Amino acid sequence: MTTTPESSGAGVCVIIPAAGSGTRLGEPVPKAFVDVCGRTIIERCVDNIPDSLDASIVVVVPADLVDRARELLPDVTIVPGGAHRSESVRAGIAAADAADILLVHDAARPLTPAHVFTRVVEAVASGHPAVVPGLPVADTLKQVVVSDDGLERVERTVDREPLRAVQTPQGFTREALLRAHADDSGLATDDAGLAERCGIDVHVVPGDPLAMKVTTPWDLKIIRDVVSESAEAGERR
Ligand SMILES: Nc1ccn([C@@H]2O[C@H](COP(=O)(O)OP(=O)(O)OP(=O)(O)O)[C@@H](O)[C@H]2O)c(=O)n1
Ligand SMILES: C[C@](O)(CO)[C@H](O)COP(=O)(O)O
Repeated sequence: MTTTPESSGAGVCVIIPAAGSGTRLGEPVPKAFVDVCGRTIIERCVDNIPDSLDASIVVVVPADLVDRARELLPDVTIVPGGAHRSESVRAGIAAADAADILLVHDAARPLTPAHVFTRVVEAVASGHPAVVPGLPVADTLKQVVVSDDGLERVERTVDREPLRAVQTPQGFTREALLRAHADDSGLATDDAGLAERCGIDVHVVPGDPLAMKVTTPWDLKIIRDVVSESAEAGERR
């Protein structure tokens, strides 16, 4: 774990869904167990949770990798996940302690800087029930439909100004995350999406490019380059 001067004062538990298979990455092992310059993605992800949060940590992994994960991460709680991300998060919630603030963080964002964690925790601790890190969108966005000839046809250009690409960790009061996941069949691409459906206000704090998600081989190359360049410069990532 890394050290920062900030501390929220509230009990924090970080739940890390890491039970995906990494189909789009196409590596021979599930994504969280892929090596990045000598350490697995899940080890790097746990290492980058700031010590100052004094957080308990629950990592959710594929059922057949529970023993391997316990070898890699002897100090954290490891539980088996489900078929969808939201189900894995619910397995993590069931194993979490009684912390006041719950963060849900993708294993697939292993280089997330400490300041993103502390921003999210501070915003929840200051009274917001659900907080996500997000970045403005850089590309021009087009809404498309598939036309008769099989090509995508642009219907309109979407105003990108109010849009945010959201990252993790996503932070919640305990009550808000339990409410968001109260429906055992609820599925969404992120936890804030489930909270929104319950009418819970979700706020956005600035994210960071280093919190990028490893989804494709290109993302893995970028992460490996960042880690090896940081090592050459004597920085820790
Ligand atoms: N059943 C699942 C699916 C996903 N995840 C986790 O949710 C995060 C975000 O998912 P994603 O990046 O899409 O990972 P995968 O589902 O593994 O990727 P893919 O869709 O390419 O298979 C990852 O840390 C992943 O391990 C999970 O815990 N359980
Ligand atoms: C939770 C998330 O990382 C926020 O950007 C993202 O929604 C995960 O999506 P995926 O389709 O499961 O990769």
